[in-house]
This record gives sequence, C-alpha cells and structure tokens, in this order.
Amino acid sequence: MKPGLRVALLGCGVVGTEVVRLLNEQADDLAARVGVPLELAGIAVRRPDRVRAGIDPGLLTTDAQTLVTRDDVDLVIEVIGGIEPARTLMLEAMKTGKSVITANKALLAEDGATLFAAAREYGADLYYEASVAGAIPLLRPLRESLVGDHVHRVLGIVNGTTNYILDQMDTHGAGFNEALEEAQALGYAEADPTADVEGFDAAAKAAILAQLAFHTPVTAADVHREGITEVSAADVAGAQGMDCVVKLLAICERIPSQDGRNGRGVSVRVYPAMIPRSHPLASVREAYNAVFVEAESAGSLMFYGAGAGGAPTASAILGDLVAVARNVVGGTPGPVEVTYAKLPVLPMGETVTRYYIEVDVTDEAGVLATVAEEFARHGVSIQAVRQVGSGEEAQLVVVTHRAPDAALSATVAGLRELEIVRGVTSVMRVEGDE
Ligand SMILES: NC(=O)C1=CN([C@@H]2O[C@H](COP(=O)(O)OP(=O)(O)OC[C@H]3O[C@@H](n4cnc5c(N)ncnc54)[C@H](O)[C@@H]3O)[C@@H](O)[C@H]2O)C=CC1
Ligand SMILES: N[C@@H](CC=O)C(=O)O
Ligand code: NA
Repeated sequence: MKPGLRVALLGCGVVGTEVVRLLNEQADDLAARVGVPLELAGIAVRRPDRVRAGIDPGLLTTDAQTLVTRDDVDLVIEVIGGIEPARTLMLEAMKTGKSVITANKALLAEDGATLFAAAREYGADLYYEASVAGAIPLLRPLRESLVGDHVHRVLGIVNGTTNYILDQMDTHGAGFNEALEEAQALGYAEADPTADVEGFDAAAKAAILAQLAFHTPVTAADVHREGITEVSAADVAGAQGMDCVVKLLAICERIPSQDGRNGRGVSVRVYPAMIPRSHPLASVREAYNAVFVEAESAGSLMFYGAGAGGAPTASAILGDLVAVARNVVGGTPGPVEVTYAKLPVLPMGETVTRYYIEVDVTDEAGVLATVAEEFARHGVSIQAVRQVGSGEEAQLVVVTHRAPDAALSATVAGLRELEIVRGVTSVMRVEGDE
C-alpha cells in the first residue's frame, strides 16, 4: 500500500477519545476508502499521565505547537475547543500546508474569517461539519449540495444540552439544574455549560449557518441571543396550556425587500420559543437536533439526528477526515468559503415575531380594555386573549399576531407601567404557527 497520511489530534476529551477509537477500529475501511492508510502521528493533551484505555501513551504530548508543525504530520484535527490556543494552532498547521478538521464552533463564529483566509492563502482545506448539529450532515449540504440554490431560511434546534434540559422539564417536570447535570454527565455540554444554557453555543452555530446559507459574513456578535436560564416551570406549564412546547430555536432568515432578490438583509437569532406540539420540531427529544432549510428550488428540507455526544460528533469528524484525505491524495482542494453577498444583519427590533404574554391583573371592570389599548398603542394586534383565575389570582393570557419585535417589547414595558397590572409573569415568543 502507498505511504499513509499522518494525522495529529489536538485534544483528547469527550470527542477526541471517540475519534481515536474510530480511527483504530475502522483503520482498514478508512484506508480502503481514502486509498492510503490514516495513521495517528500524535495526540496533544493537557494531562499526559492520565490513563486512557486503548490509546498508545507514546503518542501523547503536551507540546501541541510542535506537533502541528511537524514535517511528518499531514492533517490536523482540532477538538480542544475555545479560542486560544486553538486558533494559533490551526493557523500554524495551515501555514505549514496541513489541512484542518475542527469541531470548534466558538472559534469559527468569532474569527472564522482569519481561518478561512489562511486556508485560502496556504491552499489548505478547512472542514468543520462537526461544529454544527454534531453528526447531522448539515454544513456539507449547505456548502456543496445547496450551493446552487437560493436559501431563504434555516430554522431549528442546534443545541443538544438545552434541548435535553427543556425536554426533561416538559416531560418529567425535572428541575433545570438536575437536567443540566444529566446532560453534562452524558457528554453533551460544553466545557463551560454557560455556553449552552445562555445560548452562546447555539448563537455560534447560527452564525456559521447564516454565513453559509446566505454567503454573507456573520459572526457570533451579530446574533441576537437569549438562553434558557430564564425559562421557568411556569413558562413550561404556560406552553403546555397552549398545547405548545418550549424549544431553544436558532433562526436565520433572509428578510425580503421590494427590489432585489438578495433581500434587505438577514435576521439571525437564538431564543427560547413556544412551538405547537403538532410542529415537527416539537417531537425532537433529548439531545437530538433538527434543522429545516428552506430554499427556493429545493423547497423545505429537514435534517434530524444526534446533535451532541462523543461518538456522533466523532462520526462527523471522521467524515471530514476522509473527505480531506481524499482531496490530499487526489491533489484537489475542497471548497473555499465565499462571503460575497455582504448583506446587513438587521437589528432584532426589526424582526417580525409573535409573543405569548401572561399578565397578573386586578380583577375589575375595564381591565381587559386597558390592556388591549396598550397593545393597540404600539400597533400590536392581539390574536387571542383569555382570563385565567379571578380576584387575587386573575391573569390575562395574550397571544399576539406577528409584529416588529421592538413594538412587542415596548408593549411589554408599557404593560408593566399600568396600575391595573400587578406583574408580567411570562413573556415568550411563539414560532412555527401562522
Ligand atoms: N461534546 C460534544 O457533544 C460536542 C463538542 N463539540 C466541540 O468539540 C470540541 C471538543 O469538545 P469536547 O470533546 O466535548 O470537550 P472536552 O472538554 O471533553 O475536551 C477537550 C479536551 O481538550 C484538552 N485541551 C484543552 N486545551 C488543550 C491544549 N492546549 N493542549 C492539549 N489539549 C488541550 C482538554 O484537557 C480536554 O481533554 C469543542 O470545540 C466543542 O465545542 C462539537 C460538537 C459536539
Ligand atoms: N454542547 C453542544 C455540543 C454540540 O455541539 C450541545 O449541547 O449541542
Ligand atoms: Na453536523
């Protein structure tokens, strides 16, 4: 057989361990698929003394910098996570002509431009399927299969940890912290789970998706982000009362304009929202992910599968590894990102959404009219309103029609100022309906 391609692995945690296992277990098949064997040249770790079953201790090093620049290394897999030293290591690898495979959405969403520029400059491949929606082939379809189409919208559940937590709260009445601990134990959560529960992880993925879908530069800082830490048992119960379920959604939309096909700009946002139980996303349980892509000619496509966890993520990495290795063997580099469209990312206030609002009110004549007037004052049309309880317990539950988010939040602020309002107890956007 021809000489093999030598692979450096950076990081050997939840995902890295599974990458090593698959590389070992599937060595013969991978060699047959690529045309040459793939051999592990070294594994950069922080704690080399830790016992790692099935891993040759002779491969371990704490010197990642030297590993990525070694002459006998052809390809680099980065599964350390975070911004530094991951960025420097990947840049060093590409500078020395090595292609890179990464699962690092945080870095791609913060400074993908630098990485893509280096890939272009040094003729290296940069593949990152594992960075969004774990095992689900989603980036390659956007990057290759759909690159001849015109994508209007990408919408879905892209964070396994938060979906696991919300699912446990909905189906078992579990508490937030208890469900988060389970998700961590199952290997779904980021090293710092704040990235999951505050929506940073989903926002990074939304930025990557929007950039690919709309061929326009989008970074994590452009994404409107709300996490699930404020989602209470009462919100979940409120959703159940509406025959809805709460999901953390990532939504990337091209906002139409009167003139011009590209649209006025794009809206990229992440927030918990109610969706009807009849919606396909409502049945996405545990740490699964699901994403709809709506494109002009292809129509609506749905991608579903394991969005987190060591083995599923390693599957996406191995897929990229084989693709990149084939490119190296064939001497044909993979696709290079283009962000020619330069569409503005529109402020959240201009995005059109719907709200579900629960208001504690004094139970007296004219209250409904006063509340309705506040909505009207901001040009927000009410779709449905009902009173729950009476006397001290009186509550109005209002669901609006679609309106600019700025008008909806101004309405909520106005409601809080009304004398007859004792408190606004739940505010949540409603998606997947109307
Ligand atoms: N766990 C999951 O379900 C998924 C993770 N990812 C991404 O994959 C990457 C890795 O995630 P996990 O494996 O879950 O994290 P992890 O925290 O389990 O593993 C990261 C490993 O890198 C090591 N490390 C950190 N700095 C290092 C350095 N300078 N040199 C050598 N080793 C270093 C850590 O000691 C740790 O063992 C992250 O970018 C994450 O966002 C992507 C999709 C799913
Ligand atoms: N922490 C992430 C891991 C995959 O990207 C998640 O929970 O989805
Ligand atoms: Na993926």
